Amino acid sequence: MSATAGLNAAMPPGWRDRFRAWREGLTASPGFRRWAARFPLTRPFARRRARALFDLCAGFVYSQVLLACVRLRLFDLLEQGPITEAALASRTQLPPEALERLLRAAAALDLVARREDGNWALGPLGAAMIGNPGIAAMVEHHALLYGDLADPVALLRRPRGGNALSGYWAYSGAEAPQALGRERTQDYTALMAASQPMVAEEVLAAYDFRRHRCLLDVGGGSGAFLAAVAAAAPDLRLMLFDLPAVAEQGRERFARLGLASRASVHGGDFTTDPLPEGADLVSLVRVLHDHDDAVVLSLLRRVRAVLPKGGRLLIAEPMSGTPGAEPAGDAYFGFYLLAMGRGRPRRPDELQALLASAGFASSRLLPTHTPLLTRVMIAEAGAP
Ligand SMILES: C[S@@+](CC[C@H](N)C(=O)[O-])C[C@H]1O[C@@H](n2cnc3c(N)ncnc32)[C@H](O)[C@@H]1O
Repeated sequence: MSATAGLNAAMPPGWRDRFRAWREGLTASPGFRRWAARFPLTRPFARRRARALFDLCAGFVYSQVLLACVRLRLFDLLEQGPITEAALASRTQLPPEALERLLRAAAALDLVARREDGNWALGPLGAAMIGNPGIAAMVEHHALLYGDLADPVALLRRPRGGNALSGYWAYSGAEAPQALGRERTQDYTALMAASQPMVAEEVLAAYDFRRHRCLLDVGGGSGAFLAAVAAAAPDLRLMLFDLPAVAEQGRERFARLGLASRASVHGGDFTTDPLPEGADLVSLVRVLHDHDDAVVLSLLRRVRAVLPKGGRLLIAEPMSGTPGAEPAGDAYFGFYLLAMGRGRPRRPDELQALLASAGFASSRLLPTHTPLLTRVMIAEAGAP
């Protein structure tokens, strides 16, 4: 916690706003900024603020440097071990000067690192992408969002939908999502399956699924989450519900993994079709934030209706207002879902209010290792 954040927390509520107004008033004054940048005690704060503002202005360039690295498979090349610049130039087919420029940019962003012998190696952030194809897949599909955000004011002004990202997430705004063919659902389903291991790892560390008999994963994609839970809870029966074209891919995954005898697969539209009964735990993983409140409330009511007494609902998704990850919720997901055309990131208390309206008896957050990636909430169905 920074010194000013600590001071903020210790103040009575009315004073907090007055203090902030006084502080931002000072910061807005060019004379004060010049003084603060020179005065030894305020210099570190002034520098940090200047850097934060610069990063905000330049963030889109950093993202495109990362995209270039991903498209050129730079991290895969460096994973084999340190490599000379000449070898990298031949593997990436970039002119040497352009490669040098990219490598220097990527090094400044901690994605790669130049070793003392002059060879290039993975940097700390590039190394974190290894073995995690979901991140590279996310970076690639951001090209659509990048296009949609080119004129952010126009995006805010025009009616929702009709963007590149809404076309990618074909169910968003579709009149009859259950009629979508595989050609419209397979790209997002592959992206979700590629990024699911990071989410499943967080959820499995937060909750013990072995206490349940049967898990129904609603909006469960091609079953990647259920497959991960199946490995951790060998006696658990599995039920998958998703749009027919997506659920079909789940059926194929379960057959491939030898899980067919433990799993049943149900294709349908969760806004209109009944959910299958029989599970004592239902999960909604990265589902609710894709939908507006009315759809979420009706879906939660349907889930509540199929749960027995003592049954539970597990919600896993990134949430708004996550301490230490505030920009991920309201800035990233807020604008991502705006471009997608439906949904919004919700604070835990907003989800809890919807759960209470849907008839759930109680709900609570479980701690996760990386709340930026996902938070986990458990709701108790209570008596039917
Ligand atoms: C963001 S994806 C999450 C997939 C999976 N739970 C995961 O975390 O990897 C949302 C899922 O909800 C499904 N979905 C969206 N609208 C639906 C609807 N009306 N009925 C059934 N499934 C739906 C999509 O097909 C997709 O698989």
